[in-house]
Amino acid sequence: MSENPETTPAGGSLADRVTKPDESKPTDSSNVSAAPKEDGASAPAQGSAELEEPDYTVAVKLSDLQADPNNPLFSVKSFEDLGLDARILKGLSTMNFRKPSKVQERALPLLMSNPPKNLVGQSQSGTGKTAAFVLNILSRLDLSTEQLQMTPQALILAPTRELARQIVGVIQIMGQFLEGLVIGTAVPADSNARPSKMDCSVVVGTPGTVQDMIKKRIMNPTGLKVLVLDEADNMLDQQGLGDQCIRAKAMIPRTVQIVLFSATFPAHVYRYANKFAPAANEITLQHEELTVEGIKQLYMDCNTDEEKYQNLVQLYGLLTVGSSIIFVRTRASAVEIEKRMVAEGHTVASLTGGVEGSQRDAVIDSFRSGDAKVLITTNVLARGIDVSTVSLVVNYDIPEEYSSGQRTNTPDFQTYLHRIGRTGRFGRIGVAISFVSNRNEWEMLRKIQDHFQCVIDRIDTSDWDEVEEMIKKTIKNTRAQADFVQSN
Ligand SMILES: Nc1ncnc2c1ncn2[C@@H]1O[C@H](COP(=O)(O)OP(=O)(O)OP(=O)(O)O)[C@@H](O)[C@H]1O
Repeated sequence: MSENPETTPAGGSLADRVTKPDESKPTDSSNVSAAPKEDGASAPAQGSAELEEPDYTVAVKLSDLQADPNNPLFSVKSFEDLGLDARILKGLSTMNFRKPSKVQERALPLLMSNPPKNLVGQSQSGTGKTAAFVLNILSRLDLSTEQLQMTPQALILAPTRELARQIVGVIQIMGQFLEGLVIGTAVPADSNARPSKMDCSVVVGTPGTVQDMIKKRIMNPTGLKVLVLDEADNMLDQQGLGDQCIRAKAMIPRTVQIVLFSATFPAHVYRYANKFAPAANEITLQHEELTVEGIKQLYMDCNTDEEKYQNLVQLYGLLTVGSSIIFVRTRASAVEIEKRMVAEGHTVASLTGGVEGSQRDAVIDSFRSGDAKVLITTNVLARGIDVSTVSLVVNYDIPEEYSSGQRTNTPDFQTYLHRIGRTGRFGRIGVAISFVSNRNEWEMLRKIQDHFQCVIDRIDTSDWDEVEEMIKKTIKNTRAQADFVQSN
C-alpha cells in the first residue's frame, strides 16, 4: 500500500503555531498567506471561479459547470443560503468562491445542524471537500475568550504532513476575519526540534504526532467538539495510521462530532467507517460516478523500463506547459529518475517520505509557487494535494496493491483515482498518462478501465510531434470536458 509518512521517528514533532491575525489589519498577508500559494489555500482572489491559466487558454466557465445538475460542482443554493457567519462569507469571497459545489451544498446543512451528527461524506477528487469540513468547524468555534481561543476545539487528521499543512493554509484564508482564531500544525518535526504547546483553537496534524502530543500533554483534547478524518478510507485502512486514529479518538471526549471525508470508500472500509463514526449521516457516490470528467485518461506503450524513462524525457516539454506530477513506485526510483533528468539538464524535483520534514516542506512549497514545475514522487502525494496548475499526471508505474510487503499485480484502484485527481481540479481540464511496459501492467490498466467503466486511450508514440500536439490540444481545449463526455 502507500508509503506511510508517519514512519519517521515519533519522538519529534513540530507545532507550528499560527498567531492571531493582526486585529488592525484583518487581511494581513504575513499571517494569512505568508508565502503566495502556500499549502493549498488559494491566495486571495485566486479561487477556482477564474480558470484562466497564465500560459495557455483554459477558460472553462465555472458558472456553466455549476449550473449543470449532473456536474459534481452543481448547486442551487448560495453560501449565504447555507447560514454561514458574515465573517466566514467574507473569507470565502476573498477566495473567489462564488457558489458551493454539490458536496458543500449537501454536507453543510447536515454538518451544521444541532445537535451535531456524525457524517461520512464522499465526493469526487477536487470538488471542495476541504471547504465543507472547514466551514463547519469555523461555524462551530467559540472564540469569545482568550482561553477558548487557546484551547483546541476542532481536530483535523490527515495522512501526510503535506496535506495537513495544506489544510492549515485553507483555514488561514477562510477564517482570516474570525478574530482570535489560532491554528496549530501537528506534524513530525526534524530530529532535533522540540514540539511547542498546542495553544490554539484548531489543530491540524498527522495521527501519530497528534496522539503523541496528547499523551505528552502538549495538546489538551478536553475542549474538542469536532474530529475530522480527511482521506478517511486511507487513514482507517492503513495498519499504522488506522491504529493511531483509533488511539487518538479514544483520548478525546466521546461527545465530539466525527466527520469522515474521502473521494473513495471501498466497501470493507465503509463498514469500518460506520463503526468509527456511528449513526452518521451519509453522502455517497455510485461506482460509476467516481471518475472526474475533466481528466482525460491516456496510456503509453513502453517496451522496457528504459523506454519508460526515454518517453518521460520526450514528454518534458509537455510536463512544463503547466505543472506536472510523476508517480513512481519506490522512493529509490524517484530519486534515481530525478538525478538522471537533472544530469541531462532538465529541471525536476522529487519528494518522498524518505527525507526529513523541513526538506519536504521546501520541495512542496517550491512546487506550489511554480519554481519547480515537474515533481517526481511516490504515493505519499497521491491524496489530497491541491495545486491548481497541475495539468498533467504521469503514472510512471501503475499503482499496485501490496500484501505482506509483496507486490500482487493487482491494481490499487483507489490510489489510481486519487493520483489522477491531482489534476482536473474544480472543473479544470487535465491529462493523466499511464506508462505500460509489460503484460502485468497492461492487465492492471485494463482492470482499472473495467473497474471504473472509463476509457483510457492509447497514445501512438510513432510520431512525437503528433503526440505533443494532441496532448497540448487536450490541455488547452476549453471544451475538453464536453468532448470527453461525448467520446465516452
Ligand atoms: N465553492 C467553490 N468555488 C470555487 N472554488 C472552490 C470551491 N470549493 C473548493 N474550491 C477549490 O477547489 C479546489 C479543490 O478543493 P479541495 O482540495 O477541497 O478538493 P477535495 O474534494 O478535497 O479533493 P481531494 O479528493 O483530491 O482531496 C481547491 O483549489 C479549492 O480552493
